[in-house]
Amino acid sequence: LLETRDDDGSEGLMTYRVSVNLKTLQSFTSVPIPRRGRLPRFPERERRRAIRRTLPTNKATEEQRVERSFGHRQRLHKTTKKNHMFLNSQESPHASDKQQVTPSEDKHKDPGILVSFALDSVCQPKNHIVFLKTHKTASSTIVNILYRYGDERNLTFGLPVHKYSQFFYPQRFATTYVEGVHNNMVREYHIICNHLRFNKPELDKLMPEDTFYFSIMRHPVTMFESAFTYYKGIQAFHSSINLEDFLDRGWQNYSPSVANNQYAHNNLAFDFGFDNNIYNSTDMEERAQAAVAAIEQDFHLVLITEYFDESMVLLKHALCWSLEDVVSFKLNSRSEQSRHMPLPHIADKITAWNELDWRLYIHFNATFWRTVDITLGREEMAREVGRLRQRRDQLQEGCLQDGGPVNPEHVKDNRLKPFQYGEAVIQGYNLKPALEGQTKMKCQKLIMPELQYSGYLYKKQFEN
Ligand SMILES: Nc1ncnc2c1ncn2[C@@H]1O[C@H](COP(=O)(O)OS(=O)(=O)O)[C@@H](OP(=O)(O)O)[C@H]1O
Repeated sequence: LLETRDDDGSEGLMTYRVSVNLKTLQSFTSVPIPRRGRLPRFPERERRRAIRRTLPTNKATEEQRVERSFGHRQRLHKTTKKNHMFLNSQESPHASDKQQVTPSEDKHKDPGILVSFALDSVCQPKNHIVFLKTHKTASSTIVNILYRYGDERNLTFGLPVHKYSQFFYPQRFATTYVEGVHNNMVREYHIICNHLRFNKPELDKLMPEDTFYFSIMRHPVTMFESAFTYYKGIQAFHSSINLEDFLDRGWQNYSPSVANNQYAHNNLAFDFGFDNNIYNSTDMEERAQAAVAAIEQDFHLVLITEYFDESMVLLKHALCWSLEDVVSFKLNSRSEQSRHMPLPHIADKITAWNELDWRLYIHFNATFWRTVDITLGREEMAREVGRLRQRRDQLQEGCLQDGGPVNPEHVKDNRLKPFQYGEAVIQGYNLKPALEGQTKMKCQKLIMPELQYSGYLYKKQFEN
C-alpha cells in the first residue's frame, strides 16, 4: 500500500497486488505480514492514520465533519486515474436511463463526494457486490433486489454452507462459512448479501478488488422497536413486560455474554463489526468517530431505510443499474397490530441506550443527503423517485391480488409464506391467480421471502 501525491498536491493511497518474497518485504517494513492469504488492503497502521485524519476538532460542526469524511475518502481513492463521475457517462448500457441522468449543476462542486461512486471510465454495471445485511433495516427487501439481479444473470452468490440462512451470525464472518470454499468449487463469487457480522479482511480474501460494499441504516428508535418485537425471546428481552420496562432496567436485564443479546444493544454497530457494549461512556465520542471513519473507509455507500426509494435511486446510479433492477415490494414487514410506535420519552431512552447506533445513524443520514445534493440534486432525485414509485405501482397492479401485503394466515400459497418469529406478525403477498409464464415467474420472485429465495439459489448453484 503506497501513499502517493498527485500533481495538484493532494494525497492518496494506492493498493497493488504484488508477488514478493516475504523475508525481503519483512526487511523493510514494520507492518506485520500475514503468513498465509492476501495482504490486508489497509493494514492497521494505515487504518489508524486514516482515522486520525478524519477526527474533527471539537469546534467542528456536523457539516464540517461530513466534508472532512468525504475529503478523506477522496484522498483514499484519488489515485485511481480512471475514476470518473458516473453522472457524466454517456455510455450507460441502460438506454432508458440515459435521459433520466441529467447532470445537475452542482455535481462538480465537490468531486470528492463522488469517489464512492467511482466507476471505470465507462459506466459498467457492477456485479461484484457485498451488501452488509443489517438487522431490521429493510435489508430483506434489498436482498430480494440483489437475488433477482444475480439470478437473472446467473451470477454466483456467496451463500452460507449447508443451506444455512446466515454466515454463523453473530460470529465474525469467515470465508470458511461460505459454500464452495472448502472444496474450491467456486471460481468467482459475485454477490454476498446474507446476514453476517462484518469482517473486511476475510471478505477481501473472497471478493475481487473491484467489489462494491454497501449497507443500510435505520433510525434506532423504529429499528429497536422492531427488534424488540421480533427478538422478544432473547434473554435480554424476554422478562420485560414492554419496551419501557426493558429500558428502565437497562443493564440489569442485559448480559453481553448471553447468546443473541447483541440484538438488544447497539445492534447496528455490532453488525458492522464494532464492540456494541458501550453505555454512558466518556469515550463515546471517540469510539463513534472511529467507527464512522472505519465504515467510510470500507463502504462505498450507506443507505437509509427512512428514505428507501431515494436509497434505491442512489444505489442504481452507484451500481450503474437500471430502474427495473432496483424496483421492489416491501418484504418482511410487520402487520400494524404488532407495531407499537414508541412515545417520545421512550424514544429518548432508546437513543440513549443505543447511543453508538444513534451517532452512526445521524452521521450517515447527513452524508446520504449530502451525496444526493452533490450527485443528482434534490429535483432530479424527486423525479427518479417518482418514476420508481410509478413502476412499483404498475407491478403491484399487475402481480398482486390484494393490492398489498396480507397477514400470514391469508397467504394462500404455502411456499410463499414468510417466516414468522417472536411476537412479530410478518406479512406476505398473494399473486393474481391468472398469471402465467414469465410474468408469473417475475411476480413470484418479487414476493419470494428471503429463506425460500436463498434455498432456491443454493439448489441452483450447488445441487444441479
Ligand atoms: N421498502 C421498505 N421501506 C421501509 N421499510 C421497509 C421496507 N422493506 C422492509 N421494511 C421494514 O424493514 C423491517 C425488516 O427489516 P429486515 O428485513 O432488515 O429484517 S431482518 O433483520 O432481516 O429480519 C420491517 O420493519 P418493521 O415492520 O418495523 O418490523 C419492514 O417493515
